[in-house]
Amino acid sequence: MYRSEDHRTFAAPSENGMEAPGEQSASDVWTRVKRRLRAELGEDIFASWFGRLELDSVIEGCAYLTVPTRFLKSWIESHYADRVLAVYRSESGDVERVSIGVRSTLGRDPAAQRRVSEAPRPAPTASTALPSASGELKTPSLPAPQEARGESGDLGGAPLDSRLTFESFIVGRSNALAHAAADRVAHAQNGQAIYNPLYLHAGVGLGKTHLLHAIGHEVRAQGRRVIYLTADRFMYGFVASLKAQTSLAFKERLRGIDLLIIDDVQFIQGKQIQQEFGHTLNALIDAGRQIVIAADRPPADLENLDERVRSRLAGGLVVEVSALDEALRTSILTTRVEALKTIHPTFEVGPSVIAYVARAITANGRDLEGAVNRLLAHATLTGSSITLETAETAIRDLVRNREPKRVKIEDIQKLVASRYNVSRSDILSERRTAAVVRPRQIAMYLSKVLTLRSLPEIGRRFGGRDHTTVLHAVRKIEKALGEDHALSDEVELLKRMLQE
Ligand SMILES: Nc1ncnc2c1ncn2[C@@H]1O[C@H](COP(=O)(O)OP(=O)(O)OP(=O)(O)O)[C@@H](O)[C@H]1O
Repeated sequence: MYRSEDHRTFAAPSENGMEAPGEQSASDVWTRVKRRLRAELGEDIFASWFGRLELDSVIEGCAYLTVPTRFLKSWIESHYADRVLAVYRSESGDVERVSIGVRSTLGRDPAAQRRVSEAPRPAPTASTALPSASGELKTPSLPAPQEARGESGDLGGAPLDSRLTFESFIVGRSNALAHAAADRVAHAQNGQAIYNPLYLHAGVGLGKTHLLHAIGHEVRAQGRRVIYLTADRFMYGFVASLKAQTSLAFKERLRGIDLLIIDDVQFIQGKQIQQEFGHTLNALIDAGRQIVIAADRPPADLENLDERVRSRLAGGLVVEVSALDEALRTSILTTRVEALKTIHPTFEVGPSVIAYVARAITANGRDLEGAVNRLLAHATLTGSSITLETAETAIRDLVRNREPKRVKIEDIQKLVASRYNVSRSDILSERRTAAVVRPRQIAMYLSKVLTLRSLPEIGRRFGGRDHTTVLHAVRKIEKALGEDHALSDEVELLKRMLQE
């Protein structure tokens, strides 16, 4: 299939460490890169995958690009990383690496984003108070330039966000165990490793990252050495150490630390990197160093990772943070409103509005934060107090966004066509070459599982085919999914893309 597991290597084997070009020329280069990508890949593919890719900055030979969602990031990284880097390098001799991060809505200024980790929580102003539809409010994983010179920079460590502490973490039924485990690890006697590794997993926005940062702050405050890495940074650090041909392996260099925290471990990909990850885990655990890991799924479901690594990850304490219950959502909202009141004394949100928001927004902590920001924006922009009606209007899009998206057959056909480099009319045509048959069957299968359309209706929408043809396609793909992991991953990604 079109997978390229081992292509997370964004660094080119170049020696060029030249300074970044100026703002103007960096954006000129970026315009040319996009133009070439569009010409090479075609309008459909470009629009599907690169339309929302933006240049953030070029620093010390690395082009930092951003996309609005994690999914898009992981898709581009796993399918197009080499292509993007090659095009970039052909347009600019100054760029030797490409890094893709998830965009924050805290502001586009990367310097401002980096400062978030040092500055107290910024008061949401009208411009910062309106998160994106996804509610994404996190800082992207872009390295701070000053880090590149420090010890953690050598290892690619990411800064800790000063807002994410134990004090600001609210404990409730769904996260009590995770909180207790995090607290024990952070306050371990003589820094002795316990529950090694501590593995936290949860769905989006339920506070994993918050707990990881809280542990990091606490342990650092005790004067111990902490490295916080996202999966991206782990991979980047590894690639960089390979590139620099340092005599010491990455794991050896990490040995000097007391606590290693790795976030979003589900994104670790590539055989060599996985192996290094496994070696790193073994080396650190054997040396009695504490490891804390977070992921969006339990260790057994990390299909990308080798069985031995999965079992090592599961060998400490595995704790799930479940969906935030209503009482917890209410506390998070109340606390957040109280915090904002210290900056905006006139900001009043009554208990009935809090209760309404806590019931309406059930998905995750990020959306709760987004909801409070919207209420504040509403209050400050209109100067009126928050009633149930205004609250309903202010958070409408957050509530609506959570309803499952209705997927259209036409969109399925377009996406599948662009993914497999055929045209939509090929999919609808009578052509029976393998290059068209498989994508057509996948598109039919997706139409069956993602829409409520009947088999005859799907047949009609696929160039007037009979319902038995659709049934045959659905069965065939179902069978193939059970046997072919690569296909199953591919189809899963297509599903997520369509539903995003
Ligand atoms: N119990 C909590 N108390 C206070 N804030 C919380 C709590 N749970 C989540 N949040 C807030 O919700 C937002 C999302 O949390 P966080 O980034 O930690 O989620 P996550 O589980 O790492 O999600 P993702 O997998 O998407 O990164 C953050 O602003 C966080 O501070």
